[in-house]
Amino acid sequence: MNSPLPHHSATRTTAEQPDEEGVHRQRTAIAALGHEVRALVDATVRTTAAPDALLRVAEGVRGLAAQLTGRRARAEIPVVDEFPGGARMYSPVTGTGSPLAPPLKVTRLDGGVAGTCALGLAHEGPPGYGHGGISAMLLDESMGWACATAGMPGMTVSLQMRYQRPVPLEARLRVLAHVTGTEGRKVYVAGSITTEEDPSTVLAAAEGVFVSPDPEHARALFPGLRAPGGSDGGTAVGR
Ligand SMILES: CCCCCCCCCC(=O)SCCNC(=O)CCNC(=O)[C@H](O)C(C)(C)COP(=O)(O)OP(=O)(O)OC[C@H]1O[C@@H](n2cnc3c(N)ncnc32)[C@H](O)[C@@H]1OP(=O)(O)O
Repeated sequence: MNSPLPHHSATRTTAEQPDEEGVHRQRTAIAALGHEVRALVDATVRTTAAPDALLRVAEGVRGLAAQLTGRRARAEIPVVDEFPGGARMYSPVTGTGSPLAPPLKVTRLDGGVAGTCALGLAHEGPPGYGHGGISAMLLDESMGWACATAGMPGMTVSLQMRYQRPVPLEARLRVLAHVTGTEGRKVYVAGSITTEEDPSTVLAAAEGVFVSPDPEHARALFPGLRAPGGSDGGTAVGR
């Protein structure tokens, strides 16, 4: 589990829901595979191996991918996930099962959230520093968590980034986000990235507006979403 943040239950599409122990075992295995694949991604972008070795590995990886049977449909919510506001095993930001995620570990703070992670060479923009899009991704996600923590899970409608210093790779980072105000379904959020070593120097900062979709809009956007209790009559989003 990546975060102790509150979550909504009974939001899954899959007819057969594994029991708690089954979900735990599945999550543990997903995270173990995610960890190894992230190590493979890192090795892939770091290697200086010769073409023959690269081609041999490519063939081996093709063979491994063929062992990953079963296919989740595009809008299907994985049985191991709690959406919105909970675990997202394959999130490209927080998902311990995602090869793309740093992954960011989010914890609740008084009045917001804090995330920690380190970026690797796979997240590089300028040599030795993080890509600006990756910084925006870390902030966007953390700010989304801040909304969910405040009881208003929402989607980003506006994200204003300020890049003040380059974000070093391979340094422990701290991402802070907090809600600054609400207006109807709109949530105003601010966030920042620093290193853990120097929390007083802001490297990147963001201001964002998030909107909690109304229930009808949420049902259209997320057909996999079900109301607690399993009825189709409503949704937990934005409530
Ligand atoms: C549900 C939780 C899901 C969380 C998943 C994790 C998310 C992580 C963060 C993301 O990556 S989100 C992905 C990127 N964002 C999107 O794809 C959102 C695309 N936008 C939409 O689909 C719609 O805008 C949305 C469903 C969010 C809202 O549509 P609505 O039709 O419900 O909103 P509407 O247009 O009525 O606007 C609601 C209010 O927001 C205001 N608004 C809309 N766009 C705005 C904007 N760009 N800036 C400022 N305010 C804005 C709008 O003026 C209005 O204000 P008022 O109530 O005061 O009139």
